[in-house]
Amino acid sequence: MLKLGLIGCGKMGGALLRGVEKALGKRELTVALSDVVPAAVDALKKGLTCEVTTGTPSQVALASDVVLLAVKPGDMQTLCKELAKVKGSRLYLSIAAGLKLADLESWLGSKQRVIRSMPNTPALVGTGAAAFSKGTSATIDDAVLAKKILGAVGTADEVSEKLLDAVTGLSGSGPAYVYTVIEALADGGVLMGLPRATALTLAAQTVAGAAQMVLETGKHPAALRDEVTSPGGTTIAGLEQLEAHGLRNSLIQAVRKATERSLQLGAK
Ligand SMILES: NC(=O)C1=CN([C@@H]2O[C@H](COP(=O)(O)OP(=O)(O)OC[C@H]3O[C@@H](n4cnc5c(N)ncnc54)[C@H](OP(=O)(O)O)[C@@H]3O)[C@@H](O)[C@H]2O)C=CC1
Ligand SMILES: O=C(O)[C@@H]1CCC=N1
Repeated sequence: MLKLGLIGCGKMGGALLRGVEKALGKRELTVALSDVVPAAVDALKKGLTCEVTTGTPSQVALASDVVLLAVKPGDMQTLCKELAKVKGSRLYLSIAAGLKLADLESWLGSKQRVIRSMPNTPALVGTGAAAFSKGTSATIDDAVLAKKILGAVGTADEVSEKLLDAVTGLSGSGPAYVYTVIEALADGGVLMGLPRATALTLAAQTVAGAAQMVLETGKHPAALRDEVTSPGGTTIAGLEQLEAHGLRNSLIQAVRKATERSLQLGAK
């Protein structure tokens, strides 16, 4: 039985917790929730079927073996200093962008077991992509537990902490880039006469299918692209436009900027 606490019942904490419940089953976990916004706790509680308690952050910590710290980066220091007063030991799993293990540990108390992670919102539907790093007091068992929680809703790789800002810029923020691509593809379909609903389904399924091809075939994306691109055909005409308008470089720069922003969020 996993006793899981969540402090910060917002978009990412909520998506992760609902995804974990769906994957592990309601008999495998109990949940303790806390948020400064009572409506956020109520809304999340309504969507869960496992045993749920609610309370202050300290009460949640006392009730939990693992506490997901899911408040915004700017709210984390105050929260951690409050949690530092809570007796006993537990695993704190931060999902905050940018915040370094050294800072989390200094706020929570140096002996606390802390793991820094970066999930993404598709965790809600079991297709998340996450990475995590152990703090100085976290054990191998803690890493196994973090992998069990994050891995229940997608991929979860242990990486060196210095890579987590790039993970944030790529997969943490990435769903937003891809939603923009899906919306724009659908707009293109509508421009060319497709009904909106049809265009959106075709766009989303095309992105999901192409992603699945990369993951399942193991082929390089360029090789898969060549398979679609007939000489003198339609695809090369579309690709010419993407290159002319810099789609590839736009995405590279988006990951770079988001990574830099993550580093900035963690800078003192
Ligand atoms: N959204 C995403 O896709 C991802 C987000 N993250 C990280 O997850 C964290 C949360 O992001 P997100 O879910 O988008 O943010 P949200 O604002 O949706 O959720 C955070 C919630 O925590 C509440 N809160 C603030 N302070 C406290 C406190 N002391 N105790 C309890 N609750 C508190 C907030 O209330 P109020 O609104 O009043 O501040 C809010 O309801 C961030 O650190 C972010 O970097 C990581 C990966 C992806
Ligand atoms: O935009 C943000 O800062 C958060 C972190 C990664 C995704 N959303």
